[in-house]
Amino acid sequence: MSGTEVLRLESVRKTFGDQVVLRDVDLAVPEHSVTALIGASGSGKSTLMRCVNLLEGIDDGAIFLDGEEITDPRADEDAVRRRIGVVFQSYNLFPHMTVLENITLAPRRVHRVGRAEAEATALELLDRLGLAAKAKEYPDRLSGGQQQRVAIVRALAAGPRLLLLDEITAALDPVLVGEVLAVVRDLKEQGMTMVLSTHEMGFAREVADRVCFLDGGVVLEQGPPEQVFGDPQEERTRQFLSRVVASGRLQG
Ligand SMILES: Nc1ncnc2c1ncn2[C@@H]1O[C@H](COP(=O)(O)OP(=O)(O)OP(=O)(O)O)[C@@H](O)[C@H]1O
Repeated sequence: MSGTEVLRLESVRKTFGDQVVLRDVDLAVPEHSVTALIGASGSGKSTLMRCVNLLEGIDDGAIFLDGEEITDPRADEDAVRRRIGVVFQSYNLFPHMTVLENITLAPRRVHRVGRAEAEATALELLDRLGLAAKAKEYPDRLSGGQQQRVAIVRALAAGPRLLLLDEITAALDPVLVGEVLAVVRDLKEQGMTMVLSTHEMGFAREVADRVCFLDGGVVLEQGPPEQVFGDPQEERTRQFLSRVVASGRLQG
């Protein structure tokens, strides 16, 4: 891991009406690292990622990408979004477009990349993720795992600096989860900087360099996985992890 920091959150506060959803959140994400956000449903994991991608505005604090404040009202939102790839639980592929058209849509329409270049990039990424043969298929001909991998390719197509993965295996059959997780492992090996949220603790433990436990919008505990999972310092973390063990999701 190098010393360069890709993402930094400083005292981020986010409210929806009267509800404080993120409270004084500080987070630093070094280049080439993987940060896993864990925590109960409603603890604020998705909201944190939506704030980073500027899908939600924050009420207080600041978010920096490569040292530049992206929550500054003068920041160029389109340029910021191009540097941040996002994959959600639902793949959101357009059913009337082929895999290749889905992937090249944003590069061509939003980022004004020429068709040949956009397609060449998409095909190279599809090949890397073992999906080259699917380029001309429509999404409904693909399994859920394959569709999610296409969504990952789409997020990579603009050459992002940071990848946000919001519960990307949650909608998948357990047998398909493995192929998506394998892609994340490969991306990690290639040095992609990632922030992911997951309920699969086994996966977080395996892939993350840093685990961040959110509790009611507060980062209650963060550290290397062996520490957070093996020797949690906070009672609330221990309680959460024992509930996860009881539900059988610790092994991922
Ligand atoms: N657009 C919104 N308007 C109002 N409240 C919202 C909105 N989005 C999220 N919330 C609330 O913010 C809180 C945090 O939600 P969030 O989706 O970030 O949690 P999460 O940790 O990602 O949960 P899960 O693990 O179920 O995905 C919840 O109480 C949720 O109801």
